[in-house]
Amino acid sequence: MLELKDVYGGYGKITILNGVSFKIPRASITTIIGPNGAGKSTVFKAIFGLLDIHSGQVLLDGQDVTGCKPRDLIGRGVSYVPQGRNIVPQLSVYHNLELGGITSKNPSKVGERIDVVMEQFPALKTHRDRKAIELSGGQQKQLEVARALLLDPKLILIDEPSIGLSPNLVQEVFRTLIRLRDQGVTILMVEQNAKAALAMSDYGLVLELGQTRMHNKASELLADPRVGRLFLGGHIDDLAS
Ligand SMILES: Nc1ncnc2c1ncn2[C@@H]1O[C@H](COP(=O)(O)OP(=O)(O)OP(=O)(O)O)[C@@H](O)[C@H]1O
Repeated sequence: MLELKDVYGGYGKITILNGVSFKIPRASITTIIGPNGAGKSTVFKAIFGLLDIHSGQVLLDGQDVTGCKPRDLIGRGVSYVPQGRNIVPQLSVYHNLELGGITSKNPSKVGERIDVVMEQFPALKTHRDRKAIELSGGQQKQLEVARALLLDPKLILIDEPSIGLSPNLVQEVFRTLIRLRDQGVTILMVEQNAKAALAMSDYGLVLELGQTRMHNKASELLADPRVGRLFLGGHIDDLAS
């Protein structure tokens, strides 16, 4: 459903992506791993229309969306959950969800959609009138994911969903993503917590120096000694030694 074809791009004249290519199928979870600064978050920006793409293509369901604006991409069913806390802490859970529907083409239907989404997140339903800041870290992350679901996306780009969460809460967030995948949503995720993320993913993608270095089933990447080296701070090419 999503394909990047030899994408080069960066910030102004600085090139960060040096040939990123991959295809991901519908209703799957793919995790992008790689060292700090490899360009993982930049790949999301390239997909979501937030980067200067110098060459290459981004295809969504076979249609060229290279350089489309975020608003167009939202309209085509793409949701982006950037790194960090993206909720408004002093607003209630319900009002944070309402913000997710702000670009809806059917504003009158946003209330109904909030009800549908809230059914999937019992903790959010329980705390619907509490301020977002009063939720636990895991619940706040669930609120971000729930808000991304407001427009019924087919593709979710989620950057470091486990950051700052305890292992139990990480598993809770991962279970949420698996449930969405099972409902037909396609998920592309960036994670530092690489082993745990690959363990719950269908596919994995290793990015290094702005290039796709490996792309395989997640189980195969987990068993690959080169990936082990990367986790320990080495480089893919070290395997040759
Ligand atoms: N807005 C920006 N302007 C200029 N350079 C940027 C900008 N954002 C990121 N970069 C640079 O792009 C490179 C890749 O950054 P990116 O955030 O994509 O890496 P990453 O693989 O996600 O890293 P991390 O794992 O540390 O989050 C880095 O060298 C970074 O300094």
